[in-house]
Amino acid sequence: MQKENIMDYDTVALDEEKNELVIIDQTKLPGKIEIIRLKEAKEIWDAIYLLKVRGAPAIGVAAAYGIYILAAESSADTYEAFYEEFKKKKEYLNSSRPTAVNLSWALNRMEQVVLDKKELPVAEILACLKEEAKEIQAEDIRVCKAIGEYGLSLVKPGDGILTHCNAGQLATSKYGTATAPIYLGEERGYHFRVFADETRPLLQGARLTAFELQSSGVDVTLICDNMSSSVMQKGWVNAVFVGCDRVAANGDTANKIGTSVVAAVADHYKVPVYICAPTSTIDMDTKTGADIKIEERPAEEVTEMWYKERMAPEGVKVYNPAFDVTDHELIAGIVTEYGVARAPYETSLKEIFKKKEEDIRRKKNGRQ
Ligand SMILES: CSC[C@@H](O)[C@@H](O)C(=O)COP(=O)(O)O
Repeated sequence: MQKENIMDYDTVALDEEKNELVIIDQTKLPGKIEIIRLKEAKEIWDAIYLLKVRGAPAIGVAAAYGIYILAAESSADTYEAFYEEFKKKKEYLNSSRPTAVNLSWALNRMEQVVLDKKELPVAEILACLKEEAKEIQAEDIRVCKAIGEYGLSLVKPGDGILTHCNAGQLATSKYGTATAPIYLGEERGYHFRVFADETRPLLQGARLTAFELQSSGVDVTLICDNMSSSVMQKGWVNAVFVGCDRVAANGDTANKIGTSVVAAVADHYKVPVYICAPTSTIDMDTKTGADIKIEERPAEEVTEMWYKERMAPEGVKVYNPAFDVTDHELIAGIVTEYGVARAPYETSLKEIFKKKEEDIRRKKNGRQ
Protein backbone atom coordinates (compact mmCIF):
# COMPACT_ATOMS: atom_id res chain seq x y z
CA MET A 1 0.00 0.00 0.00
CA GLN A 2 1.25 3.50 -0.86
CA LYS A 3 2.33 5.44 2.24
CA GLU A 4 2.01 9.20 2.48
CA ASN A 5 5.50 10.21 3.49
CA ILE A 6 8.83 9.20 1.94
CA MET A 7 10.21 8.98 5.52
CA ASP A 8 7.88 6.05 6.24
CA TYR A 9 9.62 3.85 3.66
CA ASP A 10 12.73 1.75 4.23
CA THR A 11 15.55 2.86 1.95
CA VAL A 12 16.72 -0.77 1.83
CA ALA A 13 15.02 -3.93 3.13
CA LEU A 14 15.17 -7.69 2.85
CA ASP A 15 12.02 -9.63 2.03
CA GLU A 16 12.93 -12.78 3.93
CA GLU A 17 10.08 -14.87 2.55
CA LYS A 18 10.74 -14.13 -1.09
CA ASN A 19 14.49 -13.69 -0.65
CA GLU A 20 14.42 -10.33 -2.46
CA LEU A 21 16.11 -6.99 -1.98
CA VAL A 22 13.49 -4.25 -1.67
CA ILE A 23 14.53 -0.66 -2.35
CA ILE A 24 13.07 2.73 -3.23
CA ASP A 25 14.12 3.51 -6.81
CA GLN A 26 15.80 6.83 -6.02
CA THR A 27 16.15 7.79 -9.68
CA LYS A 28 12.37 8.34 -9.74
CA LEU A 29 12.29 10.71 -6.77
CA PRO A 30 10.76 13.11 -5.97
CA GLY A 31 8.14 12.63 -8.71
CA LYS A 32 7.26 9.06 -7.92
CA ILE A 33 7.82 6.74 -4.98
CA GLU A 34 8.48 3.43 -6.69
CA ILE A 35 9.47 0.36 -4.70
CA ILE A 36 11.42 -2.24 -6.64
CA ARG A 37 12.37 -5.84 -5.85
CA LEU A 38 15.66 -7.38 -6.91
CA LYS A 39 16.91 -10.94 -6.86
CA GLU A 40 19.43 -11.46 -9.67
CA ALA A 41 23.10 -10.48 -9.41
CA LYS A 42 22.86 -8.23 -12.51
CA GLU A 43 19.76 -6.46 -11.15
CA ILE A 44 21.50 -5.72 -7.85
CA TRP A 45 24.71 -4.58 -9.59
CA ASP A 46 22.68 -2.30 -11.89
CA ALA A 47 20.68 -0.84 -9.00
CA ILE A 48 23.91 0.22 -7.30
CA TYR A 49 25.64 1.44 -10.48
CA LEU A 50 22.56 3.34 -11.72
CA LEU A 51 22.07 4.99 -8.29
CA LYS A 52 18.66 3.45 -7.67
CA VAL A 53 20.17 2.81 -4.26
CA ARG A 54 23.01 5.20 -3.42
CA GLY A 55 24.82 6.92 -0.57
CA ALA A 56 27.73 5.11 1.08
CA PRO A 57 25.95 3.43 4.05
CA ALA A 58 22.88 2.42 1.98
CA ILE A 59 25.13 0.90 -0.67
CA GLY A 60 26.82 -1.14 2.08
CA VAL A 61 23.51 -2.42 3.46
CA ALA A 62 22.19 -3.22 -0.05
CA ALA A 63 25.40 -5.11 -0.85
CA ALA A 64 25.17 -7.11 2.41
CA TYR A 65 21.58 -8.18 1.72
CA GLY A 66 22.46 -8.63 -1.95
CA ILE A 67 25.30 -11.07 -1.33
CA TYR A 68 23.14 -12.97 1.16
CA ILE A 69 20.32 -13.26 -1.42
CA LEU A 70 22.75 -14.52 -4.06
CA ALA A 71 24.40 -16.95 -1.64
CA ALA A 72 21.00 -18.32 -0.62
CA GLU A 73 20.33 -19.26 -4.26
CA SER A 74 23.51 -21.35 -4.41
CA SER A 75 23.16 -25.05 -5.15
CA ALA A 76 26.70 -25.86 -3.98
CA ASP A 77 26.77 -28.84 -1.65
CA THR A 78 30.30 -28.55 -0.31
CA TYR A 79 31.83 -25.68 1.63
CA GLU A 80 34.59 -25.27 -0.97
CA ALA A 81 32.13 -24.95 -3.87
CA PHE A 82 29.92 -22.58 -1.84
CA TYR A 83 32.87 -20.33 -0.94
CA GLU A 84 34.18 -20.26 -4.53
CA GLU A 85 30.77 -19.11 -5.78
CA PHE A 86 30.47 -16.62 -2.92
CA LYS A 87 33.81 -15.01 -3.76
CA LYS A 88 32.89 -14.58 -7.45
CA LYS A 89 29.55 -12.96 -6.59
CA LYS A 90 31.21 -10.77 -4.00
CA GLU A 91 33.80 -9.52 -6.50
CA TYR A 92 31.04 -8.87 -9.02
CA LEU A 93 28.97 -6.72 -6.63
CA ASN A 94 32.12 -4.99 -5.43
CA SER A 95 32.83 -3.81 -8.98
CA SER A 96 29.60 -1.78 -9.18
CA ARG A 97 31.06 1.47 -7.74
CA PRO A 98 34.64 2.27 -6.66
CA THR A 99 34.64 5.24 -4.29
CA ALA A 100 32.31 4.47 -1.35
CA VAL A 101 34.35 2.16 0.87
CA ASN A 102 31.18 0.88 2.59
CA LEU A 103 30.62 -1.40 -0.40
CA SER A 104 33.80 -3.44 0.10
CA TRP A 105 33.58 -2.99 3.89
CA ALA A 106 30.15 -4.68 4.02
CA LEU A 107 31.08 -7.40 1.53
CA ASN A 108 34.30 -8.18 3.44
CA ARG A 109 32.32 -8.44 6.65
CA MET A 110 29.99 -10.92 4.98
CA GLU A 111 32.93 -12.93 3.62
CA GLN A 112 34.42 -13.09 7.11
CA VAL A 113 31.26 -14.87 8.28
CA VAL A 114 31.71 -17.52 5.56
CA LEU A 115 35.33 -17.98 6.68
CA ASP A 116 34.58 -18.05 10.42
CA LYS A 117 31.72 -20.54 10.06
CA LYS A 118 33.65 -22.92 7.82
CA GLU A 119 32.87 -25.90 10.07
CA LEU A 120 29.09 -25.46 9.78
CA PRO A 121 26.79 -26.91 7.09
CA VAL A 122 25.98 -24.48 4.25
CA ALA A 123 22.38 -23.98 5.49
CA GLU A 124 23.71 -22.76 8.85
CA ILE A 125 26.29 -20.50 7.21
CA LEU A 126 23.42 -18.92 5.31
CA ALA A 127 21.50 -18.28 8.51
CA CYS A 128 24.59 -16.55 9.94
CA LEU A 129 24.97 -14.47 6.75
CA LYS A 130 21.38 -13.27 7.04
CA GLU A 131 21.95 -12.28 10.69
CA GLU A 132 25.15 -10.42 9.78
CA ALA A 133 23.40 -8.44 7.01
CA LYS A 134 20.60 -7.52 9.42
CA GLU A 135 23.18 -6.48 12.01
CA ILE A 136 24.97 -4.26 9.44
CA GLN A 137 21.66 -2.48 8.89
CA ALA A 138 20.78 -2.24 12.60
CA GLU A 139 24.27 -0.89 13.28
CA ASP A 140 23.81 1.72 10.55
CA ILE A 141 20.76 3.08 12.38
CA ARG A 142 22.56 3.18 15.76
CA VAL A 143 25.65 4.77 14.21
CA CYS A 144 23.69 7.51 12.41
CA LYS A 145 21.86 8.35 15.63
CA ALA A 146 25.14 8.65 17.53
CA ILE A 147 26.59 10.86 14.77
CA GLY A 148 23.45 12.97 15.10
CA GLU A 149 24.04 13.47 18.85
CA TYR A 150 27.71 14.45 18.40
CA GLY A 151 26.82 16.67 15.44
CA LEU A 152 24.11 18.40 17.42
CA SER A 153 26.64 19.37 20.09
CA LEU A 154 28.45 21.49 17.46
CA VAL A 155 25.56 23.82 16.66
CA LYS A 156 22.89 25.82 18.47
CA PRO A 157 19.17 26.41 18.04
CA GLY A 158 18.27 28.58 15.07
CA ASP A 159 21.58 28.00 13.28
CA GLY A 160 21.86 27.96 9.50
CA ILE A 161 23.27 24.69 8.16
CA LEU A 162 24.38 24.04 4.61
CA THR A 163 24.60 20.55 3.16
CA HIS A 164 25.69 19.15 -0.18
CA CYS A 165 24.42 16.05 -2.01
CA ASN A 166 22.22 13.67 -0.05
CA ALA A 167 23.63 12.20 3.13
CA GLY A 168 20.13 11.77 4.49
CA GLN A 169 17.81 8.93 5.40
CA LEU A 170 17.71 8.00 1.71
CA ALA A 171 21.47 7.39 1.84
CA THR A 172 21.31 5.28 5.01
CA SER A 173 18.83 3.11 6.92
CA LYS A 174 17.55 5.96 9.10
CA TYR A 175 18.44 9.53 10.11
CA GLY A 176 21.22 9.91 7.51
CA THR A 177 24.66 11.09 8.56
CA ALA A 178 24.83 14.82 7.68
CA THR A 179 21.08 15.12 8.29
CA ALA A 180 21.11 13.22 11.62
CA PRO A 181 21.90 16.35 13.70
CA ILE A 182 19.20 18.19 11.74
CA TYR A 183 16.53 15.52 12.41
CA LEU A 184 17.46 15.16 16.09
CA GLY A 185 17.54 18.96 16.41
CA GLU A 186 14.11 19.20 14.80
CA GLU A 187 12.70 16.73 17.37
CA ARG A 188 14.17 18.94 20.13
CA GLY A 189 12.91 22.27 18.82
CA TYR A 190 16.23 23.61 17.41
CA HIS A 191 14.52 24.91 14.26
CA PHE A 192 17.57 24.97 12.04
CA ARG A 193 17.45 26.82 8.72
CA VAL A 194 18.90 24.37 6.22
CA PHE A 195 20.34 25.19 2.79
CA ALA A 196 20.47 22.23 0.42
CA ASP A 197 22.81 22.52 -2.57
CA GLU A 198 21.07 21.13 -5.65
CA THR A 199 24.22 19.04 -6.45
CA ARG A 200 24.77 18.81 -10.17
CA PRO A 201 24.85 16.74 -12.27
CA LEU A 202 22.44 14.24 -10.72
CA LEU A 203 20.68 16.64 -8.36
CA GLN A 204 20.76 14.51 -5.23
CA GLY A 205 20.39 17.71 -3.18
CA ALA A 206 17.33 18.94 -5.05
CA ARG A 207 15.63 15.61 -5.69
CA LEU A 208 16.45 13.83 -2.43
CA THR A 209 17.70 16.11 0.38
CA ALA A 210 15.20 18.91 -0.22
CA PHE A 211 12.47 16.26 -0.58
CA GLU A 212 13.19 14.34 2.59
CA LEU A 213 13.83 17.42 4.75
CA GLN A 214 10.67 19.11 3.49
CA SER A 215 8.69 15.90 4.06
CA SER A 216 9.94 15.94 7.67
CA GLY A 217 8.88 19.51 8.28
CA VAL A 218 12.44 20.92 8.36
CA ASP A 219 12.91 24.53 7.21
CA VAL A 220 14.87 23.81 4.02
CA THR A 221 15.82 26.17 1.20
CA LEU A 222 17.10 24.77 -2.07
CA ILE A 223 20.00 26.63 -3.67
CA CYS A 224 22.00 26.06 -6.85
CA ASP A 225 25.57 24.86 -6.35
CA ASN A 226 26.97 28.27 -7.30
CA MET A 227 25.02 30.04 -4.52
CA SER A 228 26.86 28.73 -1.46
CA SER A 229 29.20 31.73 -1.42
CA SER A 230 26.25 34.08 -1.58
CA VAL A 231 24.42 32.58 1.41
CA MET A 232 27.64 32.35 3.45
CA GLN A 233 28.55 35.96 2.61
CA LYS A 234 25.17 37.03 3.99
CA GLY A 235 25.98 35.25 7.26
CA TRP A 236 23.14 32.77 6.89
CA VAL A 237 25.29 29.67 7.41
CA ASN A 238 26.81 28.75 10.78
CA ALA A 239 28.05 25.29 9.85
CA VAL A 240 28.38 22.92 6.91
CA PHE A 241 27.48 19.27 7.48
CA VAL A 242 28.26 16.82 4.69
CA GLY A 243 28.59 13.07 4.38
CA CYS A 244 31.46 11.16 2.82
CA ASP A 245 32.25 8.16 0.66
CA ARG A 246 35.76 7.51 1.93
CA VAL A 247 37.89 9.24 4.54
CA ALA A 248 41.64 8.65 4.27
CA ALA A 249 43.88 8.15 7.33
CA ASN A 250 45.04 11.79 7.16
CA GLY A 251 41.45 13.13 7.14
CA ASP A 252 41.26 13.91 3.40
CA THR A 253 37.69 13.15 2.43
CA ALA A 254 36.05 12.04 -0.80
CA ASN A 255 32.44 13.07 -1.09
CA LYS A 256 30.06 14.09 -3.88
CA ILE A 257 31.61 16.31 -6.52
CA GLY A 258 31.41 19.93 -5.38
CA THR A 259 32.03 19.26 -1.69
CA SER A 260 35.57 20.62 -1.94
CA VAL A 261 34.21 23.81 -3.55
CA VAL A 262 31.83 24.28 -0.61
CA ALA A 263 34.71 23.64 1.83
CA ALA A 264 36.97 26.18 0.13
CA VAL A 265 34.21 28.79 0.16
CA ALA A 266 33.40 28.01 3.81
CA ASP A 267 37.07 28.41 4.70
CA HIS A 268 36.98 31.90 3.17
CA TYR A 269 33.97 32.87 5.30
CA LYS A 270 35.25 31.07 8.45
CA VAL A 271 32.30 28.69 8.50
CA PRO A 272 33.26 25.28 10.01
CA VAL A 273 32.90 22.23 7.77
CA TYR A 274 32.02 18.98 9.53
CA ILE A 275 32.29 15.63 7.80
CA CYS A 276 29.74 13.18 9.20
CA ALA A 277 31.48 9.84 8.92
CA PRO A 278 30.50 6.42 10.24
CA THR A 279 33.71 4.49 11.00
CA SER A 280 32.63 2.14 8.18
CA THR A 281 33.44 5.01 5.79
CA ILE A 282 36.89 5.71 7.27
CA ASP A 283 39.55 3.77 5.42
CA MET A 284 42.74 3.72 7.48
CA ASP A 285 44.41 1.66 4.72
CA THR A 286 44.15 4.64 2.37
CA LYS A 287 46.85 7.09 3.35
CA THR A 288 45.69 10.32 1.70
CA GLY A 289 43.00 11.62 -0.62
CA ALA A 290 45.34 11.15 -3.58
CA ASP A 291 45.02 7.38 -3.08
CA ILE A 292 41.22 7.39 -3.33
CA LYS A 293 39.83 6.11 -6.63
CA ILE A 294 37.34 8.63 -7.97
CA GLU A 295 34.51 7.23 -10.05
CA GLU A 296 34.01 8.77 -13.49
CA ARG A 297 30.51 8.52 -14.87
CA PRO A 298 28.91 8.84 -18.32
CA ALA A 299 28.89 12.21 -20.09
CA GLU A 300 25.11 11.99 -20.59
CA GLU A 301 24.61 12.64 -16.88
CA VAL A 302 25.95 16.15 -17.54
CA THR A 303 24.54 16.81 -20.98
CA GLU A 304 21.03 15.40 -20.94
CA MET A 305 19.87 13.54 -17.87
CA TRP A 306 16.94 15.20 -16.09
CA TYR A 307 16.30 17.52 -19.03
CA LYS A 308 13.62 17.28 -21.69
CA GLU A 309 16.01 18.78 -24.20
CA ARG A 310 19.74 18.30 -24.46
CA MET A 311 21.57 21.01 -22.52
CA ALA A 312 24.90 20.97 -24.38
CA PRO A 313 26.12 20.70 -27.97
CA GLU A 314 26.40 17.20 -29.43
CA GLY A 315 29.92 15.83 -29.25
CA VAL A 316 31.21 18.32 -26.66
CA LYS A 317 33.97 16.99 -24.41
CA VAL A 318 32.70 16.28 -20.90
CA TYR A 319 34.54 15.47 -17.66
CA ASN A 320 32.23 13.91 -15.08
CA PRO A 321 33.94 12.81 -11.86
CA ALA A 322 31.28 11.77 -9.34
CA PHE A 323 33.33 12.75 -6.27
CA ASP A 324 36.08 15.10 -5.21
CA VAL A 325 38.50 15.15 -2.32
CA THR A 326 38.33 17.83 0.35
CA ASP A 327 41.72 18.53 1.86
CA HIS A 328 41.87 17.74 5.58
CA GLU A 329 43.03 21.31 6.25
CA LEU A 330 39.58 22.57 5.24
CA ILE A 331 37.80 20.25 7.69
CA ALA A 332 36.93 21.49 11.20
CA GLY A 333 35.98 18.03 12.49
CA ILE A 334 35.07 14.49 11.48
CA VAL A 335 31.92 13.46 13.33
CA THR A 336 31.87 9.72 13.97
CA GLU A 337 29.71 7.46 16.15
CA TYR A 338 32.57 7.52 18.70
CA GLY A 339 32.97 11.28 18.89
CA VAL A 340 34.36 14.19 16.91
CA ALA A 341 37.87 13.76 15.55
CA ARG A 342 39.90 16.95 15.20
CA ALA A 343 43.22 17.69 13.47
CA PRO A 344 45.76 16.14 13.44
CA TYR A 345 43.57 13.39 11.99
CA GLU A 346 46.32 10.76 11.77
CA THR A 347 46.19 10.63 15.58
CA SER A 348 42.55 11.42 16.28
CA LEU A 349 41.18 8.86 13.81
CA LYS A 350 43.39 6.19 15.38
CA GLU A 351 41.90 7.14 18.77
CA ILE A 352 38.39 6.76 17.31
CA PHE A 353 39.22 3.23 16.12
CA LYS A 354 40.70 2.40 19.52
CA LYS A 355 37.38 3.37 21.11
CA LYS A 356 35.57 1.24 18.56
CA GLU A 357 37.73 -1.81 19.31
CA GLU A 358 37.18 -1.36 23.07
CA ASP A 359 33.45 -1.10 22.49
CA ILE A 360 33.39 -4.29 20.39
CA ARG A 361 35.46 -6.11 23.05
CA ARG A 362 33.14 -4.93 25.82
CA LYS A 363 30.05 -6.06 23.94
CA LYS A 364 31.58 -9.46 23.16
CA ASN A 365 32.53 -9.99 26.81
CA GLY A 366 29.03 -8.96 27.87
CA ARG A 367 27.57 -11.64 25.62
CA GLN A 368 29.80 -14.42 27.00
C1 LIG B 1 25.57 9.25 4.05
S1 LIG B 1 25.87 9.27 2.37
C2 LIG B 1 27.44 10.01 2.12
C3 LIG B 1 27.83 10.06 0.68
O1 LIG B 1 27.70 8.80 0.11
C4 LIG B 1 27.00 11.10 -0.09
O2 LIG B 1 27.28 12.37 0.41
C5 LIG B 1 27.35 11.00 -1.56
O3 LIG B 1 28.33 11.55 -2.02
C6 LIG B 1 26.48 10.13 -2.37
O4 LIG B 1 26.88 10.04 -3.71
P1 LIG B 1 26.01 9.14 -4.68
O5 LIG B 1 26.72 9.23 -6.00
O6 LIG B 1 24.63 9.72 -4.73
O7 LIG B 1 26.03 7.73 -4.13
